[in-house]
Amino acid sequence: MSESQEKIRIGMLGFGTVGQGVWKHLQSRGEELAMETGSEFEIAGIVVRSLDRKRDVDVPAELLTDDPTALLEDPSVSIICELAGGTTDVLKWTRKALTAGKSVVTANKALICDHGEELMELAAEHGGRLFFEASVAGGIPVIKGLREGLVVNRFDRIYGILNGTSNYILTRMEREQLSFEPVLDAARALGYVEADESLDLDGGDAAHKTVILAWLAHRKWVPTDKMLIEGIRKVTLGDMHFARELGYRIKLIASIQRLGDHGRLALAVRPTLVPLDSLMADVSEAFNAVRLEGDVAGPTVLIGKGAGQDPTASAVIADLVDAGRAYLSDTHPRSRSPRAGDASELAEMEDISQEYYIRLTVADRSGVLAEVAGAFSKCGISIATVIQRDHEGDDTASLVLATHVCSEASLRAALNILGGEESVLGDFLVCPILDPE
Ligand SMILES: NC(=O)C1=CN([C@@H]2O[C@H](COP(=O)(O)OP(=O)(O)OC[C@H]3O[C@@H](n4cnc5c(N)ncnc54)[C@H](O)[C@@H]3O)[C@@H](O)[C@H]2O)C=CC1
Ligand SMILES: N[C@@H](CC=O)C(=O)O
Ligand code: NA
Repeated sequence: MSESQEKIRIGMLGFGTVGQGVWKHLQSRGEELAMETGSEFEIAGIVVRSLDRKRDVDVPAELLTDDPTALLEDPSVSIICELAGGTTDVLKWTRKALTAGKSVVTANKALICDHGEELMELAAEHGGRLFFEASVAGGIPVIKGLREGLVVNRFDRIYGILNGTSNYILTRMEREQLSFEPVLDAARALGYVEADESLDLDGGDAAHKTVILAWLAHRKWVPTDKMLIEGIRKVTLGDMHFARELGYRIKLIASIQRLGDHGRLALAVRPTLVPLDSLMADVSEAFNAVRLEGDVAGPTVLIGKGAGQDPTASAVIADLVDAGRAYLSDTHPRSRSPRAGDASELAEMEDISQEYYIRLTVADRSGVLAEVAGAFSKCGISIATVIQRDHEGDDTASLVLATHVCSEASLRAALNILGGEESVLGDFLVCPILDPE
């Protein structure tokens, strides 16, 4: 690399788990990355909330600032690397950077899900680029895979495990018979959990990622309020045992499928029973997996670490290299026109048909099973398996039903009837059952 070669200057916004990971690997692999990119990276400044906080990595104090404006307005900074999270300040900063013609690299799925359309237009208008590989499935290059390696394909179905925190919690609860809270604490300590942890636990984070994948595969921005979204909070150790008894494991599965003859799109995030002998069942801890069912390539499954400092930094740095190459050569593809065959219609969630697992808590007395079976039969749902387990110490029991294929609409109708029955107590869990691969 010649001494006179122009350096590529990066402004970093946010310096937490991922930001420090990016810094660490940019320092340790600087020379190799310069060879790959065509020039050296130089960090122009790092925006932090607190200038004096003790950090795990050593950074020259003069690089730290609490004012993003100077970096965003510095014409020598060509790439902004946004790793602060949230969508308030960060939206303003990203708009400003793109309007100034800079490229932005971000790991922020909420930002891309909620504002990707506008930000991509801004980038196209002003000549910058927007890169977001780390926003979906952490270190797995799924965005590059969809955009490049699988570009010729159309996808009838994409599904997978997209939230590392949930998968970590479900794995350790089942493997070690632990309760939810201590495992959540461990996930926090490992840097997996969002600043707003309800995003991880209630399915919102996986939903953001699902929307981004749906846009990449179908060029359609699906509002999250048109999705079915449920997180892992209601899954108990009891459900894990029942699932195993039926030959399944419970995973938080995000899915994008085309329904019916018109290929209308349905997006969902739900705790799901996956067959014990499937690849998904073996994806453990903070690993993610995405199965992309392409019509040309056939099914492709990508598995890798979906959360944590290093895997996420790996994806961010891959984007920095792409952004750097684009800056130096100005030949990187900018934006893409919609794919042929795009599904422009969204499906009604009630139209989804599949098998379901339902766990109810019921009064432990005669006739209850007949009442429950009656509600399902009234709604045209046929039951494949029933398990009843009495609870020790009180007059209640768990009643688990696995259905044959039925529509979400008929399932909801049956649950509605059951909701009005005195013998059905408290909360219940409903999980789709995934077909064998
Ligand atoms: N931690 C992970 O495994 C992954 C995180 N991400 C995404 O990466 C982004 C960063 O995540 P983490 O590093 O885990 O979060 P973090 O909470 O560890 O770090 C964010 C840092 O940004 C700083 N920050 C936030 N707002 C700021 C502001 N207005 N001014 C100055 N500093 C500000 C915070 O003080 C914090 O130090 C988020 O969008 C997250 O969703 C994506 C993939 C994986
Ligand atoms: N909180 C997220 C981090 C990566 O996106 C997760 O747990 O997957
Ligand atoms: Na990724």
